[in-house]
Amino acid sequence: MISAYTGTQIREAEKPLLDSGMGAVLMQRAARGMAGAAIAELRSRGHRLYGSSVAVLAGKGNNGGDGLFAAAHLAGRGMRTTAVLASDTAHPDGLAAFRRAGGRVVTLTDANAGELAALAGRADVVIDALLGTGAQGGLRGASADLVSRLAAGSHGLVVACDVPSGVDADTGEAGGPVLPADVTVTFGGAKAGLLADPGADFAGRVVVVPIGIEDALPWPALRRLEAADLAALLPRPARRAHKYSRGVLGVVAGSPAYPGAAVLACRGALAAGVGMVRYVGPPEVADLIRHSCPEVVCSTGTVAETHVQAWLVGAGMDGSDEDEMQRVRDAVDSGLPTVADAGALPVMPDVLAPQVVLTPHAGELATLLQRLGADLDRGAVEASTLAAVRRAAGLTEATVLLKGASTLVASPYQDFYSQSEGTPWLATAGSGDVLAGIIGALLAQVGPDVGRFRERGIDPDERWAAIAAMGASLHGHAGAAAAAGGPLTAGRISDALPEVWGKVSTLSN
Ligand SMILES: NC(=O)C1=CN([C@@H]2O[C@H](COP(=O)(O)OP(=O)(O)OC[C@H]3O[C@@H](n4cnc5c(N)ncnc54)[C@H](OP(=O)(O)O)[C@@H]3O)[C@@H](O)[C@H]2O)[C@@H](O)CC1
Ligand SMILES: [K+]
Repeated sequence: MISAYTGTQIREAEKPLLDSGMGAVLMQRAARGMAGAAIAELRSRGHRLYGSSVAVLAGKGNNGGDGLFAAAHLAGRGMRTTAVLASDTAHPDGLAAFRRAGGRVVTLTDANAGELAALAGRADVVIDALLGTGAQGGLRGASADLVSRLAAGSHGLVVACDVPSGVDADTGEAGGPVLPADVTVTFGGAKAGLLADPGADFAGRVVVVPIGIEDALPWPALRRLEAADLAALLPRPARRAHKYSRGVLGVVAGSPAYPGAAVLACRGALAAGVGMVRYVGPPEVADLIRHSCPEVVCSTGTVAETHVQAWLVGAGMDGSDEDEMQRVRDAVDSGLPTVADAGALPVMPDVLAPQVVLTPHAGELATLLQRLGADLDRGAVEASTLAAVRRAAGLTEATVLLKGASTLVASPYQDFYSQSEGTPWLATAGSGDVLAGIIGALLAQVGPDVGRFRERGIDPDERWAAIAAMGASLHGHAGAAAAAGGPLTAGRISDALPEVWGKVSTLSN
């Protein structure tokens, strides 16, 4: 499990060490770690260190200090180094070390931003050390101008120091231009803003450098399940399991206009190991399901008559069939774990419960929040995904999963997960229906199994968020495997899932 923290949490963990005079030691650890990561990245790209060039963009705070010390290390390894100071002041010890190592220093002004952007663009490595956890808002003035020009032109490898400058370490919001990094080297613990969009768009690969504060870190602000967590959390049938003991998922989905969504949801659920899928809904949708997935038991009955452990509602529903909408409401009212997607979202009661997992995309989340009185449009959700999903979970008291390049999950008790195993090819019609199917299948199988989660450091009350994150992770792994670098259709996500499941569930912890 990857744990991520807010800048404030990291600073609080640093404070006792800073108070005891260890600040310079922490900075040296950070700088050495960053220099090492830059060297490893350069070598992996086939560059020789000696004679390669590095430009460090250094702000006036400790982030700039880290960058200057790291560049001094790189100068010591034979690299040609230039520091672009963003203001007249710079970290004094960092600047002194940089000068001693033979680095060249230039100072950014309003007049020379274009010239210095061109200079930095010619370097083999750019270290972005303008702003870190002490930033208030995004880049401004000449620094913003420099970064805009650099981002727009050609440039070498970009290594961000702690966070890409201008990305809020707590939220992932970007308050101005940001230089996209190839690698972000972050200190003491990953920052939550690196795992939430749009921050994750700019972070590239995230490398965590331990600096000695790790034991003082609090409960993380955000977590990411890794393959070993899936291995521990995924169900395995007992020797004497039968289809009912393995979990039955009820599906209320599809419509005459969108019957395929119900098929894809059922296929996702079947691929995710559920013992049985029961479909209740219109006969024309049931006919297609019977044809495409003969394993599914179809009926036109009511929710009360249908014995299941969890429900999936909403995929492919357009609100036109009142019987279907009643089934949606009844499923949610049943108190059973329920994943609610697409067409179910507009008819959800305002206040729900943690075992209800809502799975909106950004536009649907904006609509949901507007219905609950928040003044947010789709753009505002996309600009601030973590805040939006937090707000939605707080207002609805449900578990909320926001689909995206980084899929975020928030529990109503404010536990957060971010999963990003997928591929942009997953942005295809029907992909969300498969995800709902996978989550529904997991709810039916592991929802009641409190112990499984406790053993993995997950509060039993928070397990619904963890289950949604498991679903997002499996969906991402299966999508990446099925795409294999090329285009993908939604049905292939379910086809790839059993093999992906098999691989991750045999990993040792
Ligand atoms: N403490 C330690 O020993 C360790 C710290 N570490 C490192 O320190 C980093 C945090 O350092 P930090 O606290 O100095 O803040 P930082 O992010 O460099 O920038 C703040 C400065 O910039 C300014 N400023 C603010 N916003 C601005 C804006 N929008 N546009 C322009 N300027 C703006 C603001 O000045 P002000 O405006 O307040 O005068 C302030 O001076 C952290 O990310 C990690 O890299 C690690 O080495 C581990 C050991
Ligand atoms: K930075």
